[in-house]
Amino acid sequence: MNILVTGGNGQLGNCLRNAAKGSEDNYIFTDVAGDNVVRLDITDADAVSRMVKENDVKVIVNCAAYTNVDKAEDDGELAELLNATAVRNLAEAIKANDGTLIHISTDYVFGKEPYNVPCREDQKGTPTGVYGMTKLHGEQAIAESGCRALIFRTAWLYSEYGRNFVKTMLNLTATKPELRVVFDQVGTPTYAQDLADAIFHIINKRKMSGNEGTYHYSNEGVCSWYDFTKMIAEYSGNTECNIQPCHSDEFPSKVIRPSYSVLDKTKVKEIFSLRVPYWTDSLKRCIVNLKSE
Ligand SMILES: NC(=O)C1=CN([C@@H]2O[C@H](COP(=O)(O)OP(=O)(O)OC[C@H]3O[C@@H](n4cnc5c(N)ncnc54)[C@H](OP(=O)(O)O)[C@@H]3O)[C@@H](O)[C@H]2O)C=CC1
Ligand SMILES: Cc1cn([C@H]2C[C@H](O)[C@@H](COP(=O)(O)OP(=O)(O)O[C@H]3O[C@@H](C)C(=O)[C@@H](O)[C@H]3O)O2)c(=O)[nH]c1=O
Repeated sequence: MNILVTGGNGQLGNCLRNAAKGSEDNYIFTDVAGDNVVRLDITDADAVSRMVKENDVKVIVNCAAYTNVDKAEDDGELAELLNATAVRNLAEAIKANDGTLIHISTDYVFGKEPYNVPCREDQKGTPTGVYGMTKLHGEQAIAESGCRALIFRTAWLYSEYGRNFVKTMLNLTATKPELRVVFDQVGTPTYAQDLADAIFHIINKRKMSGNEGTYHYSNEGVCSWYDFTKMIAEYSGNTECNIQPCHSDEFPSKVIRPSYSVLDKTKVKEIFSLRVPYWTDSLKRCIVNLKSE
């Protein structure tokens, strides 16, 4: 089977490349630029449609997106183009070739209404910022297209690749005597390799058919960005930095982020028989890998 991966040079794209090593399927890794990928700009509807037809693609895994949450506040048009319009291109192209779209969305589709129980898949999206709103529009574009699709909402992704919170905090806790990190935004980190392994498992075992719909996938457990930072510092041995909790309004940012966006993973675990690692166990694995680079 031919499987097209978009955003192949991003965090999740790279982790999917690791997961798919040795697969009997033909994975085509694409991105808008960079080495080791076939060039594909997902905002170009004709190019997407040609790529799908000429390679008889039966599954698209869309790992491409506009992911700069702060910048999106001033760059709404481009965020909408990538996170919604381009998603429609992918949905229409895969529908025309009778395939399935696996799309990645975010916990930031939630948050305006303050919850204190983990968010379920059928809960109404109430984004607090432009990024979350454009990602919600992407989900809606898929529904409107009528293509076969599985949408995985995930949260707080980190990995050995690209820019992410773990790498930022490894650097800051090693170089700053003191750090203030918000403790009033609560969610769950996700090691991108765990999500990539889960997606690979679903494709490899051909579990897409009959299981179309929306799923939540993060690591297990709950923490604030402050707790996350404390564990990053502890596991990396950066014990000199004095890490203090602060409120969101003490950390300058244009965007209002969700105060609570923990995802309920009951559905994904039941349907696909997945075992989801606890967040600190995965964090330890990633830091070991980063330290051995
Ligand atoms: N990062 C996170 O914390 C979270 C991410 N998600 C979602 O998970 C998915 C994967 O995220 P992640 O791996 O972190 O994303 P990254 O930002 O690491 O990767 C996205 C990739 O998409 C590429 N891209 C940008 N524009 C285009 C385009 N026009 N055509 C094709 N590719 C393009 C980027 O290239 P370039 O770098 O050159 O722009 C980059 O390589 C996304 O859908 C994201 O919304 C969900 C929850 C949390
Ligand atoms: C660096 C730093 C950040 N923070 C805060 C800012 C913010 O509220 C929180 C997280 O910062 P970030 O900018 O890394 O987070 P952010 O880019 O908002 O991360 C989000 O990315 C998108 C793509 C998603 O889909 C989400 O699931 C989520 O992972 O930590 C501090 O309080 N102190 C600090 O020193």
